[in-house]
Amino acid sequence: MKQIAFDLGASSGKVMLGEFDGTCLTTEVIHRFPNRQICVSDHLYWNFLGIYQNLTEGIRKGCAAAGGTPVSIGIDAYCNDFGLIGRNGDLITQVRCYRDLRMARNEAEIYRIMSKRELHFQNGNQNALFNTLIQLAAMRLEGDGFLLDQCETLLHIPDLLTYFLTGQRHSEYTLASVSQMFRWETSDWNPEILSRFEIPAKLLAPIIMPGTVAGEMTKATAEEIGVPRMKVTAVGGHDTASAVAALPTNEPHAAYISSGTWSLMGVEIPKPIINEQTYRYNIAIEGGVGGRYRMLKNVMGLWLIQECRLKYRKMGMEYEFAELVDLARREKSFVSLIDPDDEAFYMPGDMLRKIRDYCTGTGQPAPETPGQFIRVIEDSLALKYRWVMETLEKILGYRIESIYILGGGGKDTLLNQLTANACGRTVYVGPQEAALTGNFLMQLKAAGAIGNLEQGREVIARSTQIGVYEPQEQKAWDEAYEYFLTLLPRSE
Ligand SMILES: C[C@H](O)[C@H](O)[C@@H](O)C(=O)CO
Repeated sequence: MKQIAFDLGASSGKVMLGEFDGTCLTTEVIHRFPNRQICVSDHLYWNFLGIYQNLTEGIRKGCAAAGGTPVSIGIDAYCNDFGLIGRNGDLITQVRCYRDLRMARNEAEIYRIMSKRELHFQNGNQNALFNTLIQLAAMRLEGDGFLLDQCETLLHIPDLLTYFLTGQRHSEYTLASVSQMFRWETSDWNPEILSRFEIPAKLLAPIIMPGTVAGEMTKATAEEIGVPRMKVTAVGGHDTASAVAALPTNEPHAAYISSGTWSLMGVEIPKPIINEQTYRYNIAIEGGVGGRYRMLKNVMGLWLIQECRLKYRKMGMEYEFAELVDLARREKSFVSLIDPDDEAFYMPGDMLRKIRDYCTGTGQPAPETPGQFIRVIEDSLALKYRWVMETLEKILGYRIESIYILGGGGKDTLLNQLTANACGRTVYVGPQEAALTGNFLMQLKAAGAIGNLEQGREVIARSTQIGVYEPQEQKAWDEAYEYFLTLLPRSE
């Protein structure tokens, strides 16, 4: 059985062809392309039509490589960002990037409509300016509310791509669940939030569950792409949900780090936990596939390195990601540390200066060479993972026994080892195409090839080579952690 999976990350997109033989899943990347936010006069956008073009190119290549019609295609991407469909069914707005400044400009006013505390207790989502709700609130406050009143449907990126292929409008559940407009009790949109923020309920499409068929490619679209018509399956549309689905274990006390532009560190839980501690530490509760819930924390992740790389490129110095990691490997640990989640690092632009300023501002030596910058970032990310792990343990009341690194970030073998060292836990690494792998699982579920998520994870464990990293140098890491804690905001 062959299927196509499309995954869009904030720095790249990929299309994979997967084949399930009843025991193992084999996969092949057949198309990849770069992605990045585009800044125009202080506004940040995605090139959505370019993304669609790459999706169709990937489908074309996938069909050619499959040598027949694939059973289905599944689409996942980062969450929060959306387009609005107008009365004639076309895309009326540009798709803005969640790092756009319009939310920060209106922050105080937005949280006067509903406080962060009340918002968290409404659905347990993290308080973050990038949430869909906050983007919509900022639109209204800046005079673009007429778009919300006049447009017909809001669709998150994977739902929008599905709509372009099939003409069907749905809101996939895992994406809806992190929009800050959801309600667990009814598994539907949250009327209290919608009414307080003046978001017309008609704008939000009916929710569809992962593992079900979203629609069939329209005849016209199939002809335009030049492929046979095929089904589009709703998968974990939120890439993190798809990545977590691909855990190669059914171990109950394991944590995961979905590692890419962001590092999403968390655990799977059987029902939502929303309390004073989740509010205080801004821990998110998000919908997962297979009836699970994802309790996790966003850590700034490899964005810090991507941005350093970009700055070096602008300075005329080209480094591959792996080259930077190799340079960092040769540097001493703990010369300087940063809180990776300091707000200074959130926006695009001159990451080298921001890290230098942070270090001098906290009385530490400023890094100078590429290796030194990356070492500061990697030591600090590993220590932040430990802080997240300990915070989760405090809330859950049990010990996290092991950590699974999912996604492309697992290629960073230095960070894998540092994570084991900082956290004092065995770290397992793989699959590196986790979102795509989880995407396939939900397609297999929809096709009846697997019965449930547990079975799917057994397939992944059989089909994937998993790296193992054991903790080392515990005493030095414990000492570094003591200092690292002094850099965190008091609430942490
Ligand atoms: C804002 C991030 O995109 C989001 O929190 C994260 O879950 C994600 O989608 C990573 O790709």
